[in-house]
Amino acid sequence: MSISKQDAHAFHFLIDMLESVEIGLVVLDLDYNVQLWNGFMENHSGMTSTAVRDKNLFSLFPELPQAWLKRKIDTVITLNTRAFTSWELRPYLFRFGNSRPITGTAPHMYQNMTISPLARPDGSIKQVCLMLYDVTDVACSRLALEKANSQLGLLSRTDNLTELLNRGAWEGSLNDEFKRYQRYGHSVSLIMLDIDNFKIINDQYGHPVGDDVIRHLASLIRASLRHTDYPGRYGGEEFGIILPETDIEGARLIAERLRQNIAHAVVSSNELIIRYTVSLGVASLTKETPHASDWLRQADDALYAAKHAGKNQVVCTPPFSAPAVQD
Ligand SMILES: Nc1nc2c(ncn2[C@@H]2O[C@H](COP(=O)(O)OP(=O)(O)OP(=O)(O)O)[C@@H](O)[C@H]2O)c(=O)[nH]1
Repeated sequence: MSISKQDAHAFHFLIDMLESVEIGLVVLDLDYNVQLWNGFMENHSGMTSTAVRDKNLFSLFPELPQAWLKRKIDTVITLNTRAFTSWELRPYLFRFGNSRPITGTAPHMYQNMTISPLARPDGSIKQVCLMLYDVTDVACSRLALEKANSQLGLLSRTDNLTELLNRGAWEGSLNDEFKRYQRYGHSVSLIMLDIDNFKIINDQYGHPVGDDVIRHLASLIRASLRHTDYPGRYGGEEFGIILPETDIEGARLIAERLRQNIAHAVVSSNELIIRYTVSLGVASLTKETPHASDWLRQADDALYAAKHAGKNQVVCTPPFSAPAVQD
């Protein structure tokens, strides 16, 4: 069979394109030996096509996911159909460096891959072609978007001043815990606390110092709790703490310990040393509480009872008759 000059030209173009196309092309035989390795693969792997020709792909790249890739290739051959894998499932097949100028900070090239069966004129499949697409730009923008969305989600749930849950997010947790109690009946308690005479602190020292006191209280609350508890800033100088798996006695102990820690703490702000106290109301959830808002009201009522009784103290509902703790 003779090849015309025209055919020879077309063939030359094809080879040229194969070498310069921005897609990785690898042809493997049925024993996974490399039959073709284009310019893209040479550039990114640092291995020339002569060096890899007829060599087993898995000997050349022992880090490849051998069992997975063999299974994929074998399915392509058996079913005579294409297979596709996305960077979202497997970020890359070959660990190539990232050469993109804009997304140059990505640790590696993200790749999509298609495996195609290569049929002979008689229809038999004796080779497959792996086509690797560099999708680093797409992957990086998607990952950046997901990160920004999750940061936005977090921000929308966080109180600016204290970095605790904001009121909306905290009330969401309160409703969730209420529903959990209705379903499983495990003990759960709520503490509402409020800084005593905070208006005086603000008026005497100014708003920024008041803010420092609020921040101080938030970090003290955070440090005193288990990470399964939910502290939140309910309003100005009022905070709420949901304590899952905690009965009224446990909650009273936690509230009392918090009260004492706060009463003994000092805040240094603007070259001032400030002491402050808090009043706390504690309410444990009972079967008689019809709604999460009633639970909140009970804790709030207890808080105001503590304020009424002289501040810097804990009041529980239902009342818990433990001996008063001395400072
Ligand atoms: N610095 C600062 N002050 C706040 C903030 N939110 C609310 N406040 C102030 O907190 C004060 C609350 O005053 P009151 O409700 O009278 O309460 P209180 O002075 O603590 O009195 P008791 O609760 O009865 O002990 C007001 O002066 C508010 O302006 C805030 O984010 N930062």
